[in-house]
Amino acid sequence: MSYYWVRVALDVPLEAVFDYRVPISVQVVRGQRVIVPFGTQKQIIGVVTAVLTETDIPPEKQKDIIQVLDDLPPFSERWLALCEFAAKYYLRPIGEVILPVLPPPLRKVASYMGKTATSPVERLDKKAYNKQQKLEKALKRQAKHTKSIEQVSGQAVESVAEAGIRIVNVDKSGDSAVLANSTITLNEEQQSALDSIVNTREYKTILLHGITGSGKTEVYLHAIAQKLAEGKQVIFLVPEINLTPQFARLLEQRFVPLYGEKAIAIMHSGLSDGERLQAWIYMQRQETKIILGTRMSIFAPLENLGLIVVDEEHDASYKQQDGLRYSARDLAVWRAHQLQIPVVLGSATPSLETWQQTVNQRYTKLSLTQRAKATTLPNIRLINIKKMRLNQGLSPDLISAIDERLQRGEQSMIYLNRRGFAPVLRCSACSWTSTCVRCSVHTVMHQSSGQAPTLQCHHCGYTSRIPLKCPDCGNQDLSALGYGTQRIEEVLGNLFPQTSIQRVDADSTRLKGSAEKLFEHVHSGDVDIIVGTQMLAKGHDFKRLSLVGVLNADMMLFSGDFRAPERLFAQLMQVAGRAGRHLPDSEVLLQTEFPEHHLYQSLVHHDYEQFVANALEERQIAGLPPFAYHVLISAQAKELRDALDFLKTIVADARQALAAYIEDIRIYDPIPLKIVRVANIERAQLLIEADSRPVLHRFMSVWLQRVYHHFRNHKVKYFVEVDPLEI
Ligand SMILES: Nc1ncnc2c1ncn2[C@@H]1O[C@H](COP(=O)(O)OP(=O)(O)OP(=O)(O)O)[C@@H](O)[C@H]1O
Ligand SMILES: [Zn+2]
Repeated sequence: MSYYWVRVALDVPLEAVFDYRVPISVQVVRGQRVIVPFGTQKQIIGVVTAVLTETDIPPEKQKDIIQVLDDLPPFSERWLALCEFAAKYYLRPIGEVILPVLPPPLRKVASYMGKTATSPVERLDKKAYNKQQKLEKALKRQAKHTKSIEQVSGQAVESVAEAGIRIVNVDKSGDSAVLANSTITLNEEQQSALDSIVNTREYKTILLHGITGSGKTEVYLHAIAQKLAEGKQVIFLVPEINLTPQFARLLEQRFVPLYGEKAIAIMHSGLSDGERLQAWIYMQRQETKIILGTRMSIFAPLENLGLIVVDEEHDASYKQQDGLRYSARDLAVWRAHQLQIPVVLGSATPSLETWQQTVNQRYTKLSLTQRAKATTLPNIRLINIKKMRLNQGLSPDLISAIDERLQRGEQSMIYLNRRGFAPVLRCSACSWTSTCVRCSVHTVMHQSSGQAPTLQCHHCGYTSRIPLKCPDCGNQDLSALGYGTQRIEEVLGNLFPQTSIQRVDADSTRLKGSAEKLFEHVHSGDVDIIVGTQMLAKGHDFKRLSLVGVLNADMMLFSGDFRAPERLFAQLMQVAGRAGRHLPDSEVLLQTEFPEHHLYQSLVHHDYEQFVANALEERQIAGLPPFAYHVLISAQAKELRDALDFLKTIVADARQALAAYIEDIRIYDPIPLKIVRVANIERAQLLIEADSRPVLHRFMSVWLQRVYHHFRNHKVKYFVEVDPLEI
C-alpha cells in the first residue's frame, strides 16, 4: 500500500514534531482534526498542520493515524495562520495554542468513543433537531386551537430561543442598520467616532478614548450594526465574565430581531462543555454574526469578520496567565491586520502601551470627552485619614455621605479590593500572625453570616478553622487585623441597620449563575449599599448610584511592580466612573494617607492625560515598556535553590554560546518571586529585556531551543511569558 504523512499539532508538553502515516486511500487536509496514537497506550486528538510527501521519522517508528474527524469543516488557512502566529510570538509549540482553544468535547477522544459512536457535534445537532420537531408540532397544535399562528408566535420565539433554534423575525420594512439604531441618537462626538470606524475599509487600530459614561458602548453597538448590515461578522471582547450578561442583553435586544437567535454566540470560561460546544459549532459553520466574550473569544473561527471591538482594552484580564500566555488585545490587533479590517480598543484609561502607539501615530485616537447623559463626572474628594480616628475603618465624612444617600433614596458603593473578613489574624501577646502552611503568605480570615469563621489562603485555597488560642504562646486573645469586604459589610450593617446591603466579590458569586443574579439584584435598585471588589468596578451602568467610597487604595501605591500605579489609576478612574451616570451631584470619597501623591492629584482632576504623561516620562527614563520589551522566564521547584540554579545555568549558557545574539539583550539576575512559595513550590524568575522586539525574539527562540534540549531538569519546571504584565 502507498502512504503519505501528516504533521499533527498535539497538546503535549514536548517541543517535538509529530508526523503520522496515512494510507493514500484516506483523504486528510490541513486544518482537520484527527485521532492519533500517542505513547504506548494513548490515543489523542490533534489538528493537521501540514500534509507531507515524506518524513524524517524512520519507518520502524512511524505510526498510522486512527481516525479522521469530519464532523466540522476543517479550520481555515486564516485561522491556522492566527494560531501559528500566536505560537511563534509567544514562543510555544503550535499544539499548545490550537487544542486548548477548542471546546473540550472536540479535543477529547472519549467524546468520540461512546457506545453509539456518534460525535458530540452530531449529538448536539440531533438534540436541536428533536427540539425543533417538538416545537413545530406544538405550534401546529396551538395554531389549530387558535386558528392564528400569529397569536402564539411570541411564545414560540421564547421556546425556540431555548432550543437554540433560529426563527427569523425580521422586520421587512426597512434597512436593518437603521432599525437597530433607532433607540438612541448619538451625540456629535459619538457620531464622528462612529463615522471614522465604519468608514475604515482597511486595517486600522482605533483607540476610542472616552471618559467613563461617555457612551462608548453605544458607539460599539452602532458600529456593529453597520458591519452586520454589510453582511460581516464581529468579535466583541469584554474583560469580565460578569459583564457578558449586561452586554448580551444589549446585543440581543438589538440584533436578535434582525438576525435571529443563533446570530449571537457567547463564550467564556463559565460555560458548560455543551454550551461551549454549541457556540463553537455555530461559529465554525459561520452561522454566528457576533461573538461576545472574554479573551478566549479572540480565537473564534469566524471567516467573514468586519470588525473587532476590545472593551476596556487596558484590562489585565486580556492576558492569559497560564498555558499560552497570550494577550487577546494584541492578538486582536494582529487579526485585524491580517484581515485588513478595523479594530477598536475602548477605554477611559488606555494602557501605556496603547497610548504610546497613538503618540507614535501607529494607532488612531478618537476621543469622547463628555458624559452621554446630561450628568457631569463625579466630584472626587480625598479624605486624609493620617491622623483621623476611623469608625471601624470608615471616616466620619464617608459615613455621613452614605447616610445622605440613604435619605435621598440613592445607592452607595464601597469599594475595596480585598475579599474576606480581615487580611490576617494576630496574637495580641506575641508576634504570631496567621500564615499558610504551604505558601509564604498570610491566611485571610473569612467570616460571613451563618458560616463558621475560617482562615483561608488566597493562593492555594488551604482552609483551616480559627485556632482557639495562639499556636505559639497560648494566649486566647486573637484579633482580626484590617478590613476586608465581609467585615465592611458587617460594619455597615451595624451602622445602618434598616438598609439593604449587598456584597459582591469572588466569594459571594462563587456558584454558577449567582453573579448574574447578584448583579441583577443590584441593577434592580433594591440595594442601598453595595460593598465589593474590582468585580464591581468595570463596565456596569448602575442607574441609582451617586456615591462611591474607596478604602485601602494606598495598599497598591507603593507596590514593587512598575505597572502598579498604572493599574491603580485605571481601577480608581473606573470605580469612580460608576457614580452619577444617571444622577447629578455624585461624589467619590477616597480615604488615603497620601492625599498629595501625584496619582491621586491627577485622579481628583479626572486627568488621565496628565497621569499618562508623567508615567510615560518615568518609563522612558527607566527604559521600561513601552520603551523596551520584556520576556520573563519563571522557574518552579521544591527548593528555591534548584529554581535559581537552573536560571543561572541557562544564563551562563546564553552568555557563552549565544554571544552573537546577546549583544543588545539585557539579562537581569535571577531572583525569587515576591511570594516565593505557593502550595509548597518555590518560585524564581528571570527578566530579559531589549529595545527591539525582533532582536529579543530572535535571541529567545534560539535560546529556548537550547534550554529545551540541553537543560531540561526533572526538578525544575519553567514557563516563558512574552510581554509579561507583572514582574
Ligand atoms: N447619545 C446618547 N444619548 C443618551 N444616552 C446615551 C447616549 N449614549 C449613551 N447613553 C447612555 O449613557 C449611559 C452610559 O453609556 P455607556 O455605558 O455606553 O458608557 P461607557 O463609555 O461605555 O462607560 P464606561 O466606560 O464607564 O463603562 C448608558 O446608560 C447609555 O445608554
Ligand atoms: Zn497557601
